[in-house]
Amino acid sequence: MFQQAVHPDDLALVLASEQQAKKFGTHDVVHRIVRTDGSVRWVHELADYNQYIHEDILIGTVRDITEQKIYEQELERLSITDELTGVYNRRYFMQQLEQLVVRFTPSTQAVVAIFDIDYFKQINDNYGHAEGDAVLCRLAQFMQQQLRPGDIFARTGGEEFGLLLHRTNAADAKRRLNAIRILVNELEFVPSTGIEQPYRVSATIGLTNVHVDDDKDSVLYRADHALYFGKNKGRNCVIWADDEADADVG
Ligand SMILES: Nc1nc2c(ncn2[C@@H]2O[C@H](COP(=O)(O)OP(=O)(O)OP(=O)(O)O)[C@@H](O)[C@H]2O)c(=O)[nH]1
Repeated sequence: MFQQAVHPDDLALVLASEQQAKKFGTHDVVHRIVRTDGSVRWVHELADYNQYIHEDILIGTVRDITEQKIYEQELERLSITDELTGVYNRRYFMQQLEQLVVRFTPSTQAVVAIFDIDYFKQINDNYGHAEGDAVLCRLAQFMQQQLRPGDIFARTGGEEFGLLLHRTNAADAKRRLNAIRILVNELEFVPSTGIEQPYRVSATIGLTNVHVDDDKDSVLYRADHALYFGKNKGRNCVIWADDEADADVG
């Protein structure tokens, strides 16, 4: 494969494979190429070094695997997406949380929050399950729009969502989440039946910062505990959990 055609982000990978092949014989690499018309394709290069006159050259095949790659990427996307709302699912959230706690250092700042819609059962009971689904979708999209690049937002349960806020401290996260809570509470929902009056929803949010000695269960335990505290306090609030006190109200 001519190096000029290799996608710039994959060039190091291709060159490393060629170096390996000089030692071990086989050049076996999957990477992108950029065609002269600017389109990007995925290829699988499989080749061996052979002596040709006084030079070692690679002889083998270059197979276009773009369709297979698109299919794989779609499968990967589906495996980390919540089917109903289109935001990330619990599986992805837990993967990201695991990475966060494993790589956490004293200089890292991160906050984990659980956002839970209040009295959601009543929406299903009053207006039907389809209406409940519509509320989940709208709220998920709304929450997604409120986040900063790098924040992770996922549906982690029925009417529960998880947030990972990177590079943020407790005070900042609490301020931001409280502002979001107020915005959520201002949204107006018009029942799909068209008969009943518009209604509003509220949410309770429990949050905690991540500590060096945390694992994902300990972080979730604190956030969950703060959420529980908020539900007991009357809901529609942001509760910060810390090590010393059970919780403090925001
Ligand atoms: N429409 C819809 N409802 C769901 C879905 N997943 C879970 N639920 C419903 O969400 C409701 C959750 O009820 P509860 O756990 O009592 O929570 P809640 O009514 O929000 O009460 P609090 O959390 O205590 O404020 C249950 O009625 C579930 O059936 C879903 O995907 N779609």
